[in-house]
Amino acid sequence: MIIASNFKTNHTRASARAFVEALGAPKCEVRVFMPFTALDNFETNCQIKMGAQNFYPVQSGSFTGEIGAEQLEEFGIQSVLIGHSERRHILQEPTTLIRQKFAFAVVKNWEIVYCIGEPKEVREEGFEAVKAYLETQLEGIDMAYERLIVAYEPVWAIGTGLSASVEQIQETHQYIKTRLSAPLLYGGSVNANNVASIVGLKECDGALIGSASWKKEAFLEILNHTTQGEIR
Ligand SMILES: O=C[C@H](O)COP(=O)(O)O
Repeated sequence: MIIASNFKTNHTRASARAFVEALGAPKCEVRVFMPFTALDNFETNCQIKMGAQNFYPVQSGSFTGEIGAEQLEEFGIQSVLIGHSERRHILQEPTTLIRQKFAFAVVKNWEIVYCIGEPKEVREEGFEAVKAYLETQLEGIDMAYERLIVAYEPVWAIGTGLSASVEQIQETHQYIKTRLSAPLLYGGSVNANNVASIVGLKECDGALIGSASWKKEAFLEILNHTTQGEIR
């Protein structure tokens, strides 16, 4: 079971440190994707890994405003988010760059949390359209990469307070599981009230959580509701 917090554009260096220190020894695997400015050499329980929300696929170089492998490696960062919908849709990150990032992270042997998910208009077209859309996001991706984790995050459920139903998550996860054997997370308005029913699904290996995870007390409550407690 993997429970991940994506801080997005939240937290300072001080509040991020307080958050990490509050985690203690969780019963499941935890990832914290924090802003670059809050990265540090944290001493944590081995089940807790710090991750990067983004990177530019170079070791170092002349890419003003970007962060490369050299900067992440200084903090021992080995888990990266790729393909998050906010980068695909708000930052207009092109598919070619997403694939380059993926290939680069594979060469670095980093853990990859690769995000896929359909927008509302595609969901409204029906499940065949959802499957076809997800296929386009899996194209060019090495689904056999051994350090791959996939996060299914329907765009319409992100930050809206309206999670996909367990039936929708189950149906979609069942389909994705026919395409890959990597651990599969769900993301999109997960909170302390719904996390147990979502991660309790047979096809769900954990959750990638945004807004409901930003306060340390709230994240600890989510971890408490994640009763399976097995460690992958
Ligand atoms: O990375 C996390 C997802 O974007 C979910 O965000 P959310 O929990 O605020 O809906």
